Amino acid sequence: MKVAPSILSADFSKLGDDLVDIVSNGADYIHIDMMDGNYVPNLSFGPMVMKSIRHLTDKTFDCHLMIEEPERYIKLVAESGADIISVHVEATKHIHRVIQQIKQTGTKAGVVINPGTPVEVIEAVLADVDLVLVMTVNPGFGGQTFIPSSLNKIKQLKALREENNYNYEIEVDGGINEDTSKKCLEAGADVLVAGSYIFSHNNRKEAIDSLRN
Ligand SMILES: O=C(CO)[C@H](O)[C@H](O)COP(=O)(O)O
Ligand SMILES: [Fe+2]
Repeated sequence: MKVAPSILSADFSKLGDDLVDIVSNGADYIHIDMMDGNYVPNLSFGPMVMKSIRHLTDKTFDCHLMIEEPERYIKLVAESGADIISVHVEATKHIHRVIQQIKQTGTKAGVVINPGTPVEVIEAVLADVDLVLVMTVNPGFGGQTFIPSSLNKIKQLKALREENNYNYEIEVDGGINEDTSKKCLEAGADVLVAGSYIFSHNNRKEAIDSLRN
């Protein structure tokens, strides 16, 4: 399994230092949350910020777009250094087209579902994606509490992957800590996103390792 620290919880006044720190302490992916203040009731940062830290590491930049009509920004996000671009199924009328668009940029494509969205909504695109991100909180903010009903969706996605020989990784995002990470791993998650849990620990290596174990 992989750990993807979310830099949403980093100290933005020293973002580069925090990035280098989590890389040296065992991060597999770097999770980058872009929020537009429209799809979610919060604003974070955009492609320019990601581009400015791209040279600091060659780790996978796992970009989570919380943006209405993400099709408007795929090219820019890809050109700014993303390795994986994930879009919310709820944020576009044309999920299949957006996934095609992401792949055309040479970037891996992910689809995201909110806690209130069932797996069935994305079944038709599961063959086309490299990653499925199951939100385990409602998107928009770090530091929220894990929603347990997400665990069944992880199991369902794992079973569908086995039945159909699909290739996606199953990623979980929101409220991940030492306790909830275990439940997600047992259910079948491959990638754990964690923001506040990792960045609030003085010993980041210990925090990342505790999610792995
Ligand atoms: O997508 C997100 C918020 O919408 C973040 O990736 C997520 O919330 C991480 O924060 P935490 O681990 O503190 O819950
Ligand atoms: Fe995220």
